[in-house]
Amino acid sequence: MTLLTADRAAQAVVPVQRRAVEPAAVPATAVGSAPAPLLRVAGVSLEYRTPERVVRATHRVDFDVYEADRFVLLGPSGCGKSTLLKAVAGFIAPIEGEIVLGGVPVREPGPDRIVVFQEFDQLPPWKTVAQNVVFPLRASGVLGRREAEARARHYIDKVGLSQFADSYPHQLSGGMKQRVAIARALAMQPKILLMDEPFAALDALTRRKMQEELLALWDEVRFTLLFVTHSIEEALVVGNRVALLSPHPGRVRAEVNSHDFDLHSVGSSAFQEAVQRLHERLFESDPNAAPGTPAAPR
Ligand SMILES: Nc1ncnc2c1ncn2[C@@H]1O[C@H](COP(=O)(O)OP(=O)(O)OP(=O)(O)O)[C@@H](O)[C@H]1O
Repeated sequence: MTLLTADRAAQAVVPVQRRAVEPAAVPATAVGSAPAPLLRVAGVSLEYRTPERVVRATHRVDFDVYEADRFVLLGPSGCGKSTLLKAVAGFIAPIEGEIVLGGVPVREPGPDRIVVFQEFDQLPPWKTVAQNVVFPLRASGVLGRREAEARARHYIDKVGLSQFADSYPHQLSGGMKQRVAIARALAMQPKILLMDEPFAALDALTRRKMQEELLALWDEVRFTLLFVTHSIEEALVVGNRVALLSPHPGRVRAEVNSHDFDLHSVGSSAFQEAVQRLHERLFESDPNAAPGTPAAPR
């Protein structure tokens, strides 16, 4: 990958109001053509209702994800990133707007959307690595036993865990458990892989290695990824497109084209300049914010 120059990095941050006339974020498959988005999130507001109060998590969020995109939702804690991911997964229904995947409105969870979470305990501890990967393939009726085992072996190999196929989760490190979760998700061959801060609980070195491995996997498999993080650096490295969300309730402030960055870019001045710009863009005060809406990280 080539590096963005400082000028290009500067141009990459485009206010969302101008997106219609000046699209900045280039989808992985959209260069030179205009395919239909795989995932369309249009005017989506999400709320939590309890007997005491209503919490609006996101307000009229719009973004499109194209096939083979690595699309990142970036924003401060509490801006509604996880809630958006849950809505795409079908666990929460929008109170306005719609979410459409492959031309079909999302109304409930389905095997075409698999979520990888941050927590290391997402694997049933009584199943081996291989059984963990096979289980959803069998339970959802996607494949018969032999085919499921063969596909599980294939993806366990892809994440470098063939030697550990018969190990149990408690015998694995945090990074290895996340690899199993990724293998299990990819084995389902979902239309879109949803990742909610999957590396946030790992130490810095392991986190970096996992980012590298995820990009290598993407190079090989070309899956479509919707990835949530509050780390600007991680967003620029993992994503080819990044949506910046405002503080609570989340709205899309801008989209950024980040496809020229990877882990080798991290020390470069263009990368650091892009980080600085995103930081300013994320935390500048929002002219559209409701009175009293915080404009700084909590
Ligand atoms: N189950 C719930 N009931 C009520 N409010 C909730 C619930 N889950 C989240 N919220 C609220 O919705 C808003 C968005 O939360 P969400 O977890 O989506 O944010 P986030 O951007 O993912 O934050 P973080 O980066 O800290 O995980 C927050 O104000 C949060 O307090």
